[in-house]
Amino acid sequence: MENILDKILAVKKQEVERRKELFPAKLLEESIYFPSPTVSMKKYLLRPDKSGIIAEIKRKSPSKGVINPNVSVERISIGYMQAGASGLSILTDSEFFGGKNEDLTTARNFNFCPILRKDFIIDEYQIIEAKSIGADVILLIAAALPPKRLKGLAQFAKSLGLEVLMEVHNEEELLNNIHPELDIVGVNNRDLKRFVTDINISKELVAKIPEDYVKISESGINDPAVMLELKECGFEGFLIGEQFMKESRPELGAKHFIERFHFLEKTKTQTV
Ligand SMILES: O=C(O)c1ccccc1NCC(=O)[C@H](O)[C@H](O)COP(=O)(O)O
Repeated sequence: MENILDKILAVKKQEVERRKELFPAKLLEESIYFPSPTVSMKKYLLRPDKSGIIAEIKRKSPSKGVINPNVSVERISIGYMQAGASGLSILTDSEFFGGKNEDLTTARNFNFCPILRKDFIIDEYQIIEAKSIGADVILLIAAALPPKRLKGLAQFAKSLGLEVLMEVHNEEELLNNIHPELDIVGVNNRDLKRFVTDINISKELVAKIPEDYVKISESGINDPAVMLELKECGFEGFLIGEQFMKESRPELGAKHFIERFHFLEKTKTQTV
Protein backbone atom coordinates (compact mmCIF):
# COMPACT_ATOMS: atom_id res chain seq x y z
CA MET A 1 0.00 0.00 0.00
CA GLU A 2 1.22 3.53 -0.80
CA ASN A 3 2.47 5.37 2.31
CA ILE A 4 2.45 9.16 2.77
CA LEU A 5 6.10 9.55 1.74
CA ASP A 6 5.44 7.68 -1.54
CA LYS A 7 2.41 9.88 -2.10
CA ILE A 8 4.37 13.11 -1.46
CA LEU A 9 7.16 11.94 -3.81
CA ALA A 10 4.72 11.06 -6.60
CA VAL A 11 3.08 14.50 -6.39
CA LYS A 12 6.51 16.16 -6.16
CA LYS A 13 7.67 14.45 -9.36
CA GLN A 14 4.75 15.91 -11.30
CA GLU A 15 5.19 19.32 -9.66
CA VAL A 16 8.88 19.47 -10.61
CA GLU A 17 8.12 18.60 -14.24
CA ARG A 18 5.47 21.35 -14.34
CA ARG A 19 7.81 23.91 -12.79
CA LYS A 20 10.63 23.02 -15.20
CA GLU A 21 8.34 23.98 -18.08
CA LEU A 22 7.06 27.14 -16.44
CA PHE A 23 10.39 28.39 -15.10
CA PRO A 24 13.24 26.70 -17.01
CA ALA A 25 16.44 26.08 -15.03
CA LYS A 26 18.33 28.51 -17.31
CA LEU A 27 15.98 31.29 -16.24
CA LEU A 28 16.42 30.43 -12.55
CA GLU A 29 20.19 30.38 -12.90
CA GLU A 30 20.07 33.97 -14.14
CA SER A 31 18.07 35.02 -11.07
CA ILE A 32 20.22 33.21 -8.48
CA TYR A 33 19.75 35.17 -5.27
CA PHE A 34 22.56 37.68 -5.23
CA PRO A 35 22.49 40.10 -2.27
CA SER A 36 23.20 37.50 0.39
CA PRO A 37 26.15 35.08 0.29
CA THR A 38 25.56 31.55 1.61
CA VAL A 39 25.37 31.57 5.41
CA SER A 40 26.74 28.38 6.97
CA MET A 41 24.18 26.47 9.04
CA LYS A 42 27.00 24.23 10.24
CA LYS A 43 28.83 27.19 11.75
CA TYR A 44 25.70 28.77 13.26
CA LEU A 45 24.73 25.48 14.92
CA LEU A 46 28.11 25.38 16.65
CA ARG A 47 28.01 29.01 17.85
CA PRO A 48 27.93 29.12 21.66
CA ASP A 49 25.77 32.27 21.70
CA LYS A 50 22.92 30.41 19.93
CA SER A 51 20.56 27.68 21.11
CA GLY A 52 21.21 25.13 18.36
CA ILE A 53 17.56 25.28 17.33
CA ILE A 54 16.57 25.35 13.68
CA ALA A 55 13.13 26.90 14.02
CA GLU A 56 10.61 25.83 11.41
CA ILE A 57 7.74 27.61 9.71
CA LYS A 58 5.03 25.14 8.63
CA ARG A 59 1.34 25.88 8.30
CA LYS A 60 0.10 22.30 8.13
CA SER A 61 1.46 18.76 7.94
CA PRO A 62 0.23 15.35 6.87
CA SER A 63 0.42 14.07 10.45
CA LYS A 64 -1.22 17.03 12.22
CA GLY A 65 -3.39 18.64 9.54
CA VAL A 66 -3.77 22.41 9.82
CA ILE A 67 -1.45 23.86 12.48
CA ASN A 68 -1.37 27.62 11.91
CA PRO A 69 -2.58 28.72 8.48
CA ASN A 70 -2.41 32.53 8.69
CA VAL A 71 1.14 33.29 9.64
CA SER A 72 3.36 36.27 8.91
CA VAL A 73 6.64 34.77 7.72
CA GLU A 74 8.30 38.14 8.20
CA ARG A 75 7.26 38.47 11.86
CA ILE A 76 7.86 34.84 12.84
CA SER A 77 11.23 34.48 11.12
CA ILE A 78 12.57 37.68 12.72
CA GLY A 79 11.09 36.66 16.09
CA TYR A 80 12.62 33.17 15.91
CA MET A 81 16.07 34.63 15.31
CA GLN A 82 15.66 37.25 18.04
CA ALA A 83 14.65 34.46 20.42
CA GLY A 84 18.04 32.77 19.88
CA ALA A 85 17.42 30.26 17.09
CA SER A 86 20.53 29.20 15.17
CA GLY A 87 18.72 29.13 11.85
CA LEU A 88 15.41 28.79 10.04
CA SER A 89 13.68 25.92 8.29
CA ILE A 90 11.10 27.00 5.75
CA LEU A 91 8.69 24.42 4.33
CA THR A 92 8.25 25.29 0.66
CA ASP A 93 5.98 22.37 -0.25
CA SER A 94 2.51 23.71 -0.85
CA GLU A 95 0.23 20.68 -1.28
CA PHE A 96 1.10 18.87 1.96
CA PHE A 97 2.58 21.63 4.14
CA GLY A 98 0.92 24.83 2.91
CA GLY A 99 4.24 26.54 2.14
CA LYS A 100 5.61 28.32 -0.92
CA ASN A 101 8.92 29.47 -2.37
CA GLU A 102 8.02 33.08 -1.57
CA ASP A 103 8.03 32.20 2.16
CA LEU A 104 11.71 31.40 1.92
CA THR A 105 12.48 34.56 -0.05
CA THR A 106 10.58 36.61 2.55
CA ALA A 107 12.60 35.00 5.36
CA ARG A 108 15.79 35.67 3.36
CA ASN A 109 14.92 39.32 2.84
CA PHE A 110 14.42 39.95 6.56
CA ASN A 111 17.18 37.85 8.15
CA PHE A 112 20.91 37.33 7.91
CA CYS A 113 21.02 33.73 9.11
CA PRO A 114 21.21 30.24 7.63
CA ILE A 115 17.98 29.08 5.98
CA LEU A 116 17.09 25.48 5.21
CA ARG A 117 14.81 24.83 2.27
CA LYS A 118 12.62 22.10 3.74
CA ASP A 119 11.16 20.20 0.82
CA PHE A 120 11.31 16.80 -0.84
CA ILE A 121 14.26 17.11 -3.20
CA ILE A 122 14.42 14.55 -5.98
CA ASP A 123 15.87 16.57 -8.86
CA GLU A 124 18.76 18.97 -9.57
CA TYR A 125 16.18 21.51 -10.71
CA GLN A 126 14.93 21.94 -7.11
CA ILE A 127 18.49 22.62 -5.96
CA ILE A 128 18.92 25.41 -8.50
CA GLU A 129 15.53 26.68 -7.36
CA ALA A 130 16.63 26.54 -3.71
CA LYS A 131 19.67 28.66 -4.53
CA SER A 132 17.59 31.09 -6.59
CA ILE A 133 15.14 31.76 -3.75
CA GLY A 134 17.88 32.40 -1.18
CA ALA A 135 18.36 29.08 0.66
CA ASP A 136 21.68 28.16 2.28
CA VAL A 137 21.01 24.49 3.00
CA ILE A 138 19.01 21.76 1.29
CA LEU A 139 17.53 18.61 2.75
CA LEU A 140 18.13 15.17 1.25
CA ILE A 141 16.01 12.42 2.78
CA ALA A 142 17.61 8.96 2.74
CA ALA A 143 14.18 7.27 2.78
CA ALA A 144 13.29 9.11 -0.43
CA LEU A 145 16.38 8.53 -2.57
CA PRO A 146 18.63 5.63 -3.60
CA PRO A 147 22.13 6.20 -2.08
CA LYS A 148 23.78 6.86 -5.45
CA ARG A 149 21.17 9.46 -6.35
CA LEU A 150 21.46 11.10 -2.95
CA LYS A 151 25.22 11.39 -3.37
CA GLY A 152 24.83 12.90 -6.86
CA LEU A 153 22.35 15.50 -5.61
CA ALA A 154 24.62 16.32 -2.65
CA GLN A 155 27.57 16.86 -5.02
CA PHE A 156 25.43 19.11 -7.20
CA ALA A 157 24.29 21.18 -4.19
CA LYS A 158 27.90 21.61 -3.07
CA SER A 159 28.84 22.78 -6.56
CA LEU A 160 26.34 25.65 -6.08
CA GLY A 161 27.79 26.54 -2.68
CA LEU A 162 24.89 25.10 -0.68
CA GLU A 163 25.25 23.03 2.47
CA VAL A 164 23.61 19.61 2.68
CA LEU A 165 21.53 18.17 5.50
CA MET A 166 21.09 14.43 5.06
CA GLU A 167 18.21 12.93 7.03
CA VAL A 168 17.98 9.35 8.25
CA HIS A 169 15.58 7.37 10.39
CA ASN A 170 17.53 4.15 10.96
CA GLU A 171 21.04 2.71 10.98
CA GLU A 172 20.82 1.20 7.50
CA GLU A 173 19.98 4.58 5.94
CA LEU A 174 22.87 6.13 7.86
CA LEU A 175 25.48 3.54 6.87
CA ASN A 176 24.39 3.60 3.21
CA ASN A 177 24.69 7.35 2.86
CA ILE A 178 27.77 8.61 4.66
CA HIS A 179 30.12 10.50 2.34
CA PRO A 180 32.14 13.75 2.36
CA GLU A 181 29.57 15.82 0.46
CA LEU A 182 27.35 16.09 3.55
CA ASP A 183 27.59 18.84 6.15
CA ILE A 184 24.91 17.95 8.65
CA VAL A 185 23.36 14.59 9.50
CA GLY A 186 19.84 14.70 10.90
CA VAL A 187 18.05 11.91 12.69
CA ASN A 188 14.33 12.26 12.10
CA ASN A 189 12.43 10.92 15.08
CA ARG A 190 9.35 10.74 12.88
CA ASP A 191 8.86 7.68 10.73
CA LEU A 192 7.73 9.45 7.56
CA LYS A 193 5.93 6.33 6.37
CA ARG A 194 3.93 5.63 9.52
CA PHE A 195 3.84 8.98 11.41
CA VAL A 196 5.10 7.48 14.65
CA THR A 197 7.48 9.83 16.51
CA ASP A 198 10.04 8.44 18.96
CA ILE A 199 12.89 10.49 20.48
CA ASN A 200 14.75 7.26 21.30
CA ILE A 201 15.56 6.88 17.59
CA SER A 202 17.89 9.89 17.97
CA LYS A 203 19.42 8.57 21.18
CA GLU A 204 20.13 5.18 19.58
CA LEU A 205 21.70 6.58 16.40
CA VAL A 206 23.77 9.52 17.65
CA ALA A 207 26.90 7.51 18.51
CA LYS A 208 26.89 5.95 15.04
CA ILE A 209 27.17 9.29 13.23
CA PRO A 210 30.83 9.99 12.36
CA GLU A 211 32.43 12.95 14.18
CA ASP A 212 33.01 14.90 10.95
CA TYR A 213 29.35 15.89 10.69
CA VAL A 214 27.25 18.28 12.72
CA LYS A 215 24.48 16.17 14.28
CA ILE A 216 20.89 17.28 14.62
CA SER A 217 17.77 15.67 16.00
CA GLU A 218 14.51 16.38 14.16
CA SER A 219 10.78 16.21 14.95
CA GLY A 220 8.69 15.67 18.04
CA ILE A 221 10.87 17.83 20.30
CA ASN A 222 8.18 19.34 22.51
CA ASP A 223 9.95 20.02 25.80
CA PRO A 224 13.17 21.94 26.67
CA ALA A 225 14.09 19.07 29.01
CA VAL A 226 14.01 16.65 26.06
CA MET A 227 16.21 19.01 24.06
CA LEU A 228 18.70 19.06 26.95
CA GLU A 229 18.73 15.24 27.05
CA LEU A 230 19.42 15.19 23.30
CA LYS A 231 22.21 17.74 23.71
CA GLU A 232 23.77 15.64 26.45
CA CYS A 233 23.67 12.64 24.10
CA GLY A 234 25.78 14.54 21.57
CA PHE A 235 23.36 16.48 19.34
CA GLU A 236 24.41 19.99 18.33
CA GLY A 237 21.19 20.98 16.59
CA PHE A 238 17.44 20.52 17.05
CA LEU A 239 14.85 20.98 14.32
CA ILE A 240 11.60 22.14 15.90
CA GLY A 241 8.37 23.00 14.09
CA GLU A 242 5.03 22.08 15.55
CA GLN A 243 5.88 22.96 19.16
CA PHE A 244 6.28 26.61 18.10
CA MET A 245 3.80 26.74 15.23
CA LYS A 246 0.87 25.51 17.32
CA GLU A 247 1.07 28.76 19.35
CA SER A 248 -0.85 31.82 18.16
CA ARG A 249 2.52 33.67 18.32
CA PRO A 250 5.09 31.00 17.31
CA GLU A 251 8.01 33.37 17.87
CA LEU A 252 6.94 33.86 21.51
CA GLY A 253 6.58 30.09 21.89
CA ALA A 254 10.19 29.80 20.70
CA LYS A 255 11.36 32.54 23.06
CA HIS A 256 9.82 30.87 26.14
CA PHE A 257 11.11 27.44 25.06
CA ILE A 258 14.67 28.73 24.60
CA GLU A 259 14.61 30.65 27.90
CA ARG A 260 13.48 27.51 29.72
CA PHE A 261 16.17 25.45 27.95
CA HIS A 262 18.92 27.85 29.04
CA PHE A 263 17.55 27.86 32.60
CA LEU A 264 17.58 24.04 32.75
CA GLU A 265 21.06 23.88 31.26
CA LYS A 266 22.40 26.42 33.75
CA THR A 267 20.74 24.71 36.72
CA LYS A 268 22.18 21.38 35.66
CA THR A 269 25.73 22.75 35.29
CA GLN A 270 25.51 24.35 38.74
CA THR A 271 24.37 21.15 40.43
CA VAL A 272 26.91 18.83 38.78
O1 LIG B 1 5.34 16.48 9.80
C1 LIG B 1 4.83 15.56 9.11
O2 LIG B 1 3.68 15.12 9.29
C2 LIG B 1 5.60 14.96 7.97
C3 LIG B 1 5.02 13.93 7.23
C4 LIG B 1 5.70 13.37 6.16
C5 LIG B 1 6.94 13.84 5.82
C6 LIG B 1 7.54 14.86 6.56
C7 LIG B 1 6.88 15.41 7.63
N1 LIG B 1 7.42 16.44 8.36
C8 LIG B 1 8.61 17.13 8.05
C9 LIG B 1 9.49 17.20 9.19
O3 LIG B 1 10.44 16.46 9.21
C10 LIG B 1 9.16 18.13 10.33
O4 LIG B 1 8.46 19.23 9.84
C11 LIG B 1 10.36 18.68 11.13
O5 LIG B 1 11.28 17.71 11.45
C12 LIG B 1 9.84 19.34 12.42
O6 LIG B 1 9.11 18.40 13.17
P1 LIG B 1 8.11 18.84 14.35
O7 LIG B 1 8.92 19.61 15.35
O8 LIG B 1 7.58 17.58 14.90
O9 LIG B 1 7.08 19.70 13.74
